[in-house]
Amino acid sequence: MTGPDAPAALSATGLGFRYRTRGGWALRDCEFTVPGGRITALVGRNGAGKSTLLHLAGGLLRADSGELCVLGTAPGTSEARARVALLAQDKPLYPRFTVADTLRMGQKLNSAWDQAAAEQPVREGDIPLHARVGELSSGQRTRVALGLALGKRPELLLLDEPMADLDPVARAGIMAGLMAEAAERGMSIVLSSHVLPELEETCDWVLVLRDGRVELSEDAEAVRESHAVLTGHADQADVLAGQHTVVQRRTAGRQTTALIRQRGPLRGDWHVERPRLEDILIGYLQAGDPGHPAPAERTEAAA
Ligand SMILES: Nc1ncnc2c1ncn2[C@@H]1O[C@H](COP(=O)(O)OP(=O)(O)OP(=O)(O)O)[C@@H](O)[C@H]1O
Repeated sequence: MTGPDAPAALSATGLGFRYRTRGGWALRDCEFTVPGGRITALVGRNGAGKSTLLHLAGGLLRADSGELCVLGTAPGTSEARARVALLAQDKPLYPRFTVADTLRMGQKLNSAWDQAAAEQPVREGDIPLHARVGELSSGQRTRVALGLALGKRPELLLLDEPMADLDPVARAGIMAGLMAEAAERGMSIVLSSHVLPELEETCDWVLVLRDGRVELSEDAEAVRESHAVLTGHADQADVLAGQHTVVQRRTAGRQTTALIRQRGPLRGDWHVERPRLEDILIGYLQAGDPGHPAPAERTEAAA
């Protein structure tokens, strides 16, 4: 189901998770809603909690606090497993199986199996169905794992850095296929990736994690429209924080450059540029980094 009444693809309230083997929280106090039918960029620095969130959504882990819903239901239930597919970073596949065996296994495990959808990424990669999985390259295995995920005809597809081992032509082809599938069937996609330029063109929702907390969960266009890069005399920079959210600020000599989330009319003599989504996301990722200190006057972490 798509449209305003469609359940959220993902929604979290007070969501927290910690791995038993270590003390700290991998996710903490996460509150967000990702509407259905969106292609979401899940972004964050290494260790921010992206894989953990996707594993929780895929039902491989259970929340320690709060709640996470996928398509309006609890992750890991039989209903959720039928409607949600997760392509994990490590792509667990049986190396001794052939590609055909692997897809047959998918068919046995899923009542609503679509063999043509499963074979599509495999055929597009010219991978013989009789090839053994253990003899495939890493990028070819990604195609098989993607085939397994798509054969389920999922309503929500969770992709954990799926493109990392694909060549640029394959990446572009697979992304185009996924976007067509999403547009045609209203499938929701949550895609974690560090390749920000690719996300710019494909995603219409952004979910940014930092240190296990949600920094931003918002429509990509709204994020683009509400942010600005200002360049001007450093004297006038101090007042910015009182008027707007300063995501990042750098001063070199007498000149200040600031990425802000604009909260109203802009006062002062500033050169204003509308940044690309990629630059805004980099600003959020760098804020708080020792090499790119967050401005002392930054008043809010997120909208
Ligand atoms: N199996 C595990 N056991 C213990 N701690 C873990 C485990 N997996 C992840 N963590 C920890 O949980 C935190 C979040 O890790 P996670 O893998 O979710 O981050 P990520 O955003 O996906 O990172 P990356 O971009 O490097 O893939 C990190 O501090 C990490 O060290």
